[in-house]
Amino acid sequence: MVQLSRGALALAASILPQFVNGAGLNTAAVAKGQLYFGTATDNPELTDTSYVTQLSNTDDFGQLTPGNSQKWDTIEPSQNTFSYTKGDAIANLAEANGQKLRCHNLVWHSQLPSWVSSGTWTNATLLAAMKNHITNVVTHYKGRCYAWDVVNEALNEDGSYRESIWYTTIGPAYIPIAFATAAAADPDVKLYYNDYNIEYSGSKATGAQNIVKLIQSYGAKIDGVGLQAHFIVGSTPSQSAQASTMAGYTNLGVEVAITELDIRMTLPSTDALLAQQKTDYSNTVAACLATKGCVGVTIWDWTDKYSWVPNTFSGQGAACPWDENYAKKPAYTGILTALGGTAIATTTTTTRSSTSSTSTTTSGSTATGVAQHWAQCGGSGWTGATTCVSGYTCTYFNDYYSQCL
Ligand SMILES: O[C@@H]1[C@@H](O)[C@H](O[C@@H]2CO[C@@H](O[C@@H]3CO[C@@H](O)[C@H](O)[C@H]3O)[C@H](O)[C@H]2O)OC[C@H]1O
Repeated sequence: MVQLSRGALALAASILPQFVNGAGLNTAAVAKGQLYFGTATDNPELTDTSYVTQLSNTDDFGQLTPGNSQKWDTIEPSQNTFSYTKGDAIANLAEANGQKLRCHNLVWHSQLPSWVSSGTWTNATLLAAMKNHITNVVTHYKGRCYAWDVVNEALNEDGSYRESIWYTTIGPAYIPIAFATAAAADPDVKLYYNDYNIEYSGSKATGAQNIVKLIQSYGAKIDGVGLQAHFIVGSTPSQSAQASTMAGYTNLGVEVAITELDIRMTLPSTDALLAQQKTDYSNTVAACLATKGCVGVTIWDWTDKYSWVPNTFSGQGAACPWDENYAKKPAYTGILTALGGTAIATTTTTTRSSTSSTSTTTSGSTATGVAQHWAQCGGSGWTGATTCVSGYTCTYFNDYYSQCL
């Protein structure tokens, strides 16, 4: 039998965590010093026992995010009436599994009940309603969330403020006030600004940096920036571009996290698209790993069966690391190897095309945003006003999303 010296054992111990044999995504991420690898989930899926078994597998998932059940329209559907049943179901599951909870979200322009979005407000009355909501919700979940996405998607593509009801009624101060209110209700929870298209440099990323500075200038607490990372296969920013953008935030003294990662494709999927998706997932996870202050990665559900993508982006899908039959795709191996884990056999099953929603297109002329990524057509909801850079068309998906394609 070979005897290892104490020095050799110490060397082996220092090397071993770099390469995690047989580990899942969360185990590998934690071995690399991250806090978690996690996934979003939603209440309707929790009746599927096979789904819940994998969702609860802490080798792969050390963190859950409720995809819908903590949004304003679910929690406060009428003024001052709070309903926590759905949010609690996911919080309880995470707790029972020993998984962290990212709480999502407090102030957003979308998924608002009509009493908010169509109410008649003054600065004072809307501020009071916003503070009441934040205080109630954050107090209810006090001590249970790792982080709250306090303000979601406050920016237009050019880095200016989105003309949401919050901005048009209260002005930019709604942002620091929201953060200060959340901090008062739970001083220990991490408070995040969360947005999309802030994963690569440009006006919108600069806008997100300015939001961090704005909150700090008010003397309010902000702990992190959430990079949603709803990407497209083959158009995902490079690892170095993502890492350098993340550093732009961490240099301001906040942490970052990838909060809603999925990488969609035009269906049907092919072996070539799945191979590119593997590379894109790998680069994104590697960027987080390479960034001091990037605490973890959350995918926006783990299986194509329950992904939001086909319902939102007509003709697109196959965005998750597991397919509709819960088989691991090449993307899974891409993530795992980026995290230092051992490659495993995966499926390359292609995904049927989706016809779940209709899309209409409109062309524009004055450009904002990055062509291959999302653009907001008309800001808060569709107005048909937006425009894309030459060669791209503004495509309407639904009242929440539109994109230059
Ligand atoms: O009919 C609605 C349905 O459209 C809604 O879909 C959800 C929309 O939000 C999705 O999450 C967001 C995706 O990207 C970022 O913009 C946000 O930060 C996320 O919150 C969610 O996954 C979809 O299920 O769900 C409710 C239905 O009534």
